[in-house]
Amino acid sequence: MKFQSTYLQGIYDGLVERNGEQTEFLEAAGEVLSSLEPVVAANPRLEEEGVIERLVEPERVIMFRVPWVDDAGKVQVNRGYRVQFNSAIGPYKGGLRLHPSVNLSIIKFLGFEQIFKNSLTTLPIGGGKGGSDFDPKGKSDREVMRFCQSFMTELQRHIGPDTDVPAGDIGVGAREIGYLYGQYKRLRNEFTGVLTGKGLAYGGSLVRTEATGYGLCYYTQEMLSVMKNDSFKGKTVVISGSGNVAIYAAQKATELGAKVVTMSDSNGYVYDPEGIQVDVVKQIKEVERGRIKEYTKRVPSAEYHEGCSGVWTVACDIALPCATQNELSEESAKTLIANGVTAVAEGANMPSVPEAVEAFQKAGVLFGPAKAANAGGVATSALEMSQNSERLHWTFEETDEKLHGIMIQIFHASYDAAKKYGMDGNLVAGANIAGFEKVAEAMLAQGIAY
Ligand SMILES: NC(=O)C1=CN([C@@H]2O[C@H](COP(=O)(O)OP(=O)(O)OC[C@H]3O[C@@H](n4cnc5c(N)ncnc54)[C@H](O)[C@@H]3O)[C@@H](O)[C@H]2O)C=CC1
Ligand SMILES: O=C(O)CCC(=O)C(=O)O
Repeated sequence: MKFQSTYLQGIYDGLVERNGEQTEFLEAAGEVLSSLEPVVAANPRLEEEGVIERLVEPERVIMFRVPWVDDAGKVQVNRGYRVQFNSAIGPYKGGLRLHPSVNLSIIKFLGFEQIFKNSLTTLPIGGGKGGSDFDPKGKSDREVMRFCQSFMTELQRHIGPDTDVPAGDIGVGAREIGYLYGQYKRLRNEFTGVLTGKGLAYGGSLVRTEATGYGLCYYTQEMLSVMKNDSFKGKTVVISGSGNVAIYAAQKATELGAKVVTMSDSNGYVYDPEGIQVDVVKQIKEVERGRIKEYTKRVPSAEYHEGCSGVWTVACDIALPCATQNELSEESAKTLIANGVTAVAEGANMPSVPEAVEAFQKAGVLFGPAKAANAGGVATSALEMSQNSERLHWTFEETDEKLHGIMIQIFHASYDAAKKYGMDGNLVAGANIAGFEKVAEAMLAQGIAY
């Protein structure tokens, strides 16, 4: 990657030299560094105080063995991770991912993105992420419980309500958060807001389940309104994924007047020209933990296609990638553009490869990057932390209204930052800069502490 600034070039080359195999982390870091070119040029103190070199190196990386016993009585061993990336503006905050693909590169990219996303929320939370290569798919509830208990037995010594507050991500939902919380409480003998995404019966917040998907639609709605004087009304939307983010994005987009015609999982996708029935997907995914293919057995208007990248061949006005990183290739972006897409907003973390982002921007497609568009989940987690601290519980309406306000504010902060640095309409650069500015200010104020 080439930079105009020799300072940034040196940092990026150093990252490649030290972390050459961490392709996802380098992809995320490269994008942020290139957005920061004009900021670094305008603020020599950033170089004098080594802010960027400190920003790209995690404050702490924790890796640990997770032994557990399966239902057949056999000992299994997984690898656990927690990357505490940056605590300049608050306790480390970010989800835990359980998926066989999890490795240090993926956790570092996610933790790095989380720094800027969390800053954009305007709430006092630093950046972190964790997880394991454990695959919950096909495991019994008891196996998942034993894994979670073992994982937390080690993790508990590194986290705390004022230190590091994990939550869910791929493969970690209400069931896993419950098991993790139970084990933390047993080991530490304290009832605190150490995790978010908790059940409503034991300190969870209303709206947290819906927050990432709803927030994505609130952000997209503001982007459409400000930049195109348009809305979701009457639009055809394609969504990838059928997990937490995808389900509630589909629900809110439908509520706002759009027709969602696809959802997918890692095997394939369903196309329903009548509009996806979200309750059917919820039953299949949240209750039965089944495959999306099941949908066609219950809804006759739908077709199933093998291969998840096929969702991007379906003609649409708006595309919301909500499954996983690098799921939207350059070729898929070109197909979406040829089919008339006018807006793309990322529900998943880094779902579009850099060449796809470039293709959308060149074609004049509105593009809302993940760290802004999907920040509603972590924002509502921070609202859960506030409720836990004050030992209060807010209503659905009150929490949803706060989430809505935060997403509108995130759009405007990104839009304005891009404008300030002469990159009008570039919401990728805008989000990176707006997220960075607060973190950099806090790092400068606190000296070379980290
Ligand atoms: N849950 C949350 O609050 C937040 C999640 N995210 C991001 O949203 C994305 C989805 O997360 P969740 O919905 O929470 O997870 P989930 O576990 O509820 O669902 C994941 C979905 O992605 C699909 N998927 C996973 N790997 C895939 C692959 N290789 N190819 C195609 N599909 C695949 C799964 O089949 C499932 O539909 C992730 O990128 C996550 O980091 C971002 C912000 C917050
Ligand atoms: O709610 C949280 O703390 C985690 C959210 C998350 O992992 C994300 O924003 O990617």
